[in-house]
Amino acid sequence: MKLLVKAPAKINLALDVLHKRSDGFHEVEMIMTTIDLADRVELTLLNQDKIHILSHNRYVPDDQRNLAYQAAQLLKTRFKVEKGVMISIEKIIPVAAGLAGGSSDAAATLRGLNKLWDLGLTLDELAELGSEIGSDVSFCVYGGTALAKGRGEIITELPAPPTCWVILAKPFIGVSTAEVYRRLDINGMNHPDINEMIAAITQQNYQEVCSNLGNVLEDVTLNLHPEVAQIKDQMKRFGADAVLMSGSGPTVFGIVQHDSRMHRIYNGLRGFCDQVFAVRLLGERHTLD
Ligand SMILES: C[C@@](CO)(OP(=O)(O)O)[C@H](O)COP(=O)(O)OP(=O)(O)OC[C@H]1O[C@@H](n2ccc(N)nc2=O)[C@H](O)[C@@H]1O
Ligand SMILES: Nc1ncnc2c1ncn2[C@@H]1O[C@H](COP(=O)(O)OP(=O)(O)O)[C@@H](O)[C@H]1O
Repeated sequence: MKLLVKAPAKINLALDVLHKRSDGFHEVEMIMTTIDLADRVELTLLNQDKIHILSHNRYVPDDQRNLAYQAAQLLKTRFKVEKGVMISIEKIIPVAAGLAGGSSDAAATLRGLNKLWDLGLTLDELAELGSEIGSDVSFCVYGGTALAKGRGEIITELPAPPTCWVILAKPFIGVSTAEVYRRLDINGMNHPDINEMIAAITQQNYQEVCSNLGNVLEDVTLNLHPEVAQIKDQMKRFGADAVLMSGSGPTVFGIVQHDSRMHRIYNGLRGFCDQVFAVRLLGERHTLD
């Protein structure tokens, strides 16, 4: 038996950090939304009690360090599953890019194995398990659009933002999330207004979504990698309505509503960046079918 599960990337429309916690993590408030750029996770049922992983990508570990492997291992031990699985990941989402590719592969594995191993868990239960793997995994279990609090694992569903194109541009560098949080100056931040962003989304006000994009991690990564600022400037020059770095970066996204502008930005940035994509937002949450 085989199952193909889509694992979409996320962008952070707003990312605020409130303070550093005693456990070393940061208390965050983020507005996250999934986009139509996805890895494909293929799960094949094995009768031996084993987890095999194939990643076909030299930047993605093909052993127990892979977050999808960790998701399978977690379900296996927690629910004493005696069956096994072969996990094959077709990697489309850029790695270490601020797009939660690894977290989404883990979340897709949780959703898929719930079915393949017949575990009967709810999305809420899968999301809670996901938080043991990484801070972004709970959001990725649900997908759609949400407010994420705590260290990222407390999820409140939001409506889909107004329809738009998202152009993603990743420079030729990868960024360590831990290092970006470590370098954050808690007292020197320009906080985005999370409530204004929630209101803009709820009222389907595209202009206000554009005005309220904000990410406190952006300055940290911009200081480390000036090419991220250059990409932001270019996107604006080619006509993006608003531009922001996603998560800890280094991927920059720009949003537009008109097809012609999307083409202009996409064509303008290709060749200048490592990878460029033009995609739609994914409005809907995942369901357990
Ligand atoms: C910044 C964000 C924004 O969505 O995403 P990415 O840029 O990684 O995609 C997330 O907060 C990242 O989530 P995720 O990548 O799952 O983080 P984890 O694996 O749990 O943690 C990696 C490291 O980041 C730091 N970390 C993470 C989350 C958090 N709320 N506070 C932190 O300080 C910790 O140092 C931790 O060791
Ligand atoms: N399935 C996976 N896909 C991508 N990276 C993975 C995966 N499993 C583990 N990793 C590790 O996690 C790191 C960050 O991965 P990723 O999720 O792509 O970035 P980000 O945290 O910036 O969103 C990678 O450098 C890689 O070593």
